[in-house]
Amino acid sequence: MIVEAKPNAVRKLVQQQRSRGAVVGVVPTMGALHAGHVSLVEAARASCDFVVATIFVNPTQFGPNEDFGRYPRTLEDDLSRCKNADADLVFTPDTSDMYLADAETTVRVNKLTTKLEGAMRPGHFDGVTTIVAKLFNVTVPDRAYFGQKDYQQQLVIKRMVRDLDWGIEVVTCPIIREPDGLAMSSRNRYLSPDDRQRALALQRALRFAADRAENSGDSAAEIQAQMRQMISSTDGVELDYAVIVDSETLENVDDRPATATALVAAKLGKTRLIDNQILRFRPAA
Ligand SMILES: Nc1ncnc2c1ncn2[C@@H]1O[C@H](COP(=O)(O)OP(=O)(O)OP(=O)(O)O)[C@@H](O)[C@H]1O
Ligand SMILES: CC(C)(CO)[C@@H](O)C(=O)[O-]
Ligand code: BAL
Repeated sequence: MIVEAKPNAVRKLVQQQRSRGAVVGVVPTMGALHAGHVSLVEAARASCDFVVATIFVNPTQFGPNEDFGRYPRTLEDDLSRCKNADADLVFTPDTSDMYLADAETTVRVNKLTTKLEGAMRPGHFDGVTTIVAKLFNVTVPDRAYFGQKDYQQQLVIKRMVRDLDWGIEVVTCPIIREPDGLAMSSRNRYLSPDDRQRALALQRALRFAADRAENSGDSAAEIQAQMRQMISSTDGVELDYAVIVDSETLENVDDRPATATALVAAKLGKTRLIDNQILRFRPAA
């Protein structure tokens, strides 16, 4: 496995592979890797000839009061996970290589980014789309792998790729969970033991929503209200949002659509977690 920090060197290495006909897959991450990230590298390994993982804690997607400074940085451990998952190349750029001091270009997806995470974290998606665009331009992939855990992010990236005619196949991989159901996240390590238990409220609310959609006649609005109640009534959990929305547009849905997505976000102390679940509504009898 090659580890390389310089964009031009990565570009050359990938170019060599492409000229031999290799299908190139990229897995963008911010490091602090866990089994969720590893599942993305494994998915890339299963369907690409040359697998590139990127590790970069991107400053422009963090708000001024967010956790950029304390975001976990565990490069040694990350590299050994990438090696075990059989990545071919890990790109670990420095901030100065990704952002020139006088850079003035931003890539923005306008509408999809105004809701949910975009509303809670102003400017966040501009940072994500700009860095992902740059990572795509350096690694020139045929396929790019993202997790369903960041549901809105994968939609936004698919829209960017489509709108900019990139021709990259964006693959969304399932959410990997801890044995008790908590979605794996680099930020879980911030949780105190009490908050770690309380965090299960998110997953409980999503499971409840999936069950009600499938097995009751409740409307999406009713289920959404119940989800909100379940999360906000948990001590120590501050609800940011709990919604049931169209899986592609993130707009509100009808009474009982065929399918929809439930998305939740909440803070436990200073730690903010997100999770989601695709819902299938039982057809009316
Ligand atoms: N539990 C998971 N299952 C599947 N994919 C995941 C999981 N967690 C993260 N990913 C995916 O890994 C990629 C990199 O995410 P990132 O490095 O931000 O990790 P994270 O654990 O989501 O961290 P954070 O705590 O910052 O949200 C993203 O595409 C993300 O959706
Ligand atoms: C896609 C990404 C690597 C861009 O910094 C980040 O948002 C993430 O880890 O999900
Ligand atoms: N997992 C998305 C990266 C972020 O929260 O900034």
